[in-house]
Amino acid sequence: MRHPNFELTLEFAREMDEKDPLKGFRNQFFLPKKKGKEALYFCGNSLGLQPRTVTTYINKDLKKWANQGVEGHFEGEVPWVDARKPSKSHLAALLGAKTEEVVAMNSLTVNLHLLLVSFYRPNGKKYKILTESGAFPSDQYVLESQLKYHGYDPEEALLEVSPRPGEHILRTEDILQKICHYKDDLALVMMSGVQYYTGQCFDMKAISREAGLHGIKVGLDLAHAIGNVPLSLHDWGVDFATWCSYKYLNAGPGNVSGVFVHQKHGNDPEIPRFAGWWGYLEESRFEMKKGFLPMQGADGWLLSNDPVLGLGALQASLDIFSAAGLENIWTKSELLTGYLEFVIRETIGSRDVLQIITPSKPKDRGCQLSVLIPEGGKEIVEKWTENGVVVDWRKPNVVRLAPVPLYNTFQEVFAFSKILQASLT
Ligand SMILES: Cc1ncc(COP(=O)(O)O)c(C=O)c1O
Ligand SMILES: Nc1c(O)cccc1C(=O)C[C@H](N)C(=O)O
Repeated sequence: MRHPNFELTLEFAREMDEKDPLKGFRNQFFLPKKKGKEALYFCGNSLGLQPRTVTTYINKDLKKWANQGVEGHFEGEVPWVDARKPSKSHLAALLGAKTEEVVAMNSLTVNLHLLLVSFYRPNGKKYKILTESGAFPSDQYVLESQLKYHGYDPEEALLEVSPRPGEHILRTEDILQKICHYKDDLALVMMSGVQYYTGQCFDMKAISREAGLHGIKVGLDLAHAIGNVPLSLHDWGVDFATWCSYKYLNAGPGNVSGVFVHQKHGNDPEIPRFAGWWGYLEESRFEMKKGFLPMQGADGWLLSNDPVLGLGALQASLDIFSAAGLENIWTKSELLTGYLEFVIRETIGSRDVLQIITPSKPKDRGCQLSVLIPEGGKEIVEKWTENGVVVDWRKPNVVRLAPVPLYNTFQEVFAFSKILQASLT
């Protein structure tokens, strides 16, 4: 699609939907209703919608379980011992990784801890961790507890990069400067890919490069980035990453996370790790021998056997991503989010009521826009909710809206403009 001059009219929104190469994909999802009407669901940043095919994918394994019992582990089109394997190439494409660098497993916070066991290796004076201020609480607790576990005081050992006074987003130059300034103290830089509160997409390439120059490990929490923005983890030299599958990956509440371990580490059996039988060399896993020998690549970090039913739901969604094509998704995302930004700005006009804090440049964001609501302004958002808009509120004062390219439309964004307009009068 050509980048158009946006117009705040229904005709324009209709035309954009008509030209949208992804227009057929909306019907592949269940669309939630509010008060009997299709909701304006702008909350894929928190929980992605359910692909209609999920039950078919899960039912295959439920049937197999019913008919074959334990033999399902080794029989059938995809024996359960291999259940994670079909997702690998899809996840690798989304992450810009090699297939052996990724594996679906566990949940996000658990994976963060496991990866820090391997990659947070304080050494003498180099023991500090740098992160963004206001990181998602689970990440803060992980870093805090890991530091304490190693005998450090988080107050002293956990450094944060903050926005400049009066600003909301981080400047890349400030992140790089801080890494360089503390190069002799830092063991790890641990950041989000896309920040959950502001929607800012960090310059992961520049951060990895700067940290790499000083021998500092880099880890990423990609909860809000995977399936939302293009990623090139391998080429950027990111050491490790983890994500969740229930936001833009539409795999369902609490479903399986995954890890990326860069090839430069994946084949090093000496890297310390908390091991389990599923990470053991699969050819001889069932010989039940003493002495852990890891599989090559990210699979060597597996602990437990694969969550088959959850992986079925994940695969249903990954197949939709493949059919849609990542380039189409990124192109539409930029247009649709740009349209939402335009619609909000046009509707607000010169009124000093709401402020979009997410960066305006497409390269600095995905499809989430975070809108700062002034004190007492929560009523505005309540009016949206009463009128069928699904968004989420994050304390202290931000509402997040995410028009997701796979299932949201330009006409929905236009419909939101009417609700926004009414909420401001
Ligand atoms: C950025 C980020 N990190 C971590 C988490 C925690 O994920 P989980 O509960 O799956 O461990 C979430 C979401 O809940 C998140 O958005
Ligand atoms: N998993 C959630 C839940 O059970 C209740 C409320 C929120 C969540 C979330 O996943 C939140 C999400 N990570 C966020 O960015 O806010």
